Amino acid sequence: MNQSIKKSQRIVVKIGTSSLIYANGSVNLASIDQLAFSLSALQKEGKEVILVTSGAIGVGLDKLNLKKRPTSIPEQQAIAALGQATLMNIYSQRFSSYNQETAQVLLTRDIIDYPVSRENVTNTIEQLIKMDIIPIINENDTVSVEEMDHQTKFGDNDKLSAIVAGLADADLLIMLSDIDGFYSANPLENPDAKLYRQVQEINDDLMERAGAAGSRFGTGGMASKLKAAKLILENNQSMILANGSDPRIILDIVAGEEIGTLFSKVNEGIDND
Ligand SMILES: Nc1ncnc2c1ncn2[C@@H]1O[C@H](COP(=O)(O)OP(=O)(O)O)[C@@H](O)[C@H]1O
Ligand SMILES: N[C@@H](CCC(=O)OP(=O)(O)O)C(=O)O
Repeated sequence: MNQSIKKSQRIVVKIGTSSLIYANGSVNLASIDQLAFSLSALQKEGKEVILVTSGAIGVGLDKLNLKKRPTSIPEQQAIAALGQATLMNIYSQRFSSYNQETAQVLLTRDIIDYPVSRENVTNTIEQLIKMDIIPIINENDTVSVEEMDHQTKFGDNDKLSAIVAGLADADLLIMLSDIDGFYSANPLENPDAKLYRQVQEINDDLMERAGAAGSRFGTGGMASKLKAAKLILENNQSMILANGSDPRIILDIVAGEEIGTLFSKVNEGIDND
């Protein structure tokens, strides 16, 4: 039982495209419903919840019946703009069925570079939390193209979620992916890979163990999750990387069950063997 995780009051949850879209390209409505149920339940319990979601492009592709991302940035942006509206519509409906209000917050990397922008975002998020509304955050893909430009690999949603956890001073970032946690090697290529239960420091050896994305929808792969974890550790915060195939896992994590990989400087006495 992880007592310090159990005490987390403010929780950021990041859900990746691979948990929101089936391998066949359709939107995974069951997953979105389970996510809405879990986050609404936590909010009703008195926790403060922020959701960072990917999936705008995935949902847009599904709407247009396209099987893969177009290569041009304007096409990707148009698909993200289409998909983001539909994604929010689905979230809004599912959360409403649990009597939970949500709000859309779209961010650009201005929040890193400009303190005034950062403060505006913080004020909005704090106010939404005070009003018992769950902020649902994504990158503003119309304005910022970095995350879709695979050359630079800057600004993906893993990093965004760590930045949001920092600016909201969250106690915990729960990062949901299509894998049970961080392994000694990519399990898709190495069946003998071992799951790390706790990581206290991100070093070069660990970075080398992080490979590319597993699904055709994911963008950052494990390396971008480790970079996000690095940011979290630098801020003395905690992150849990876990499998989002059933987002109700969030409730077990917050109940203190030892699930996935915990990134925390504090030695929680979790055995890696
Ligand atoms: N060392 C590793 N441990 C776990 N997964 C890894 C590792 N190296 C590469 N991966 C791959 O990273 C994938 C998760 O990243 P990604 O596809 O970008 O997910 P998401 O869409 O959730 O952001 C896993 O499915 C796995 O195939
Ligand atoms: N802003 C983009 C995020 C892109 C993406 O695929 O991210 P992720 O699934 O977290 O690797 C979107 O909503 O489609």
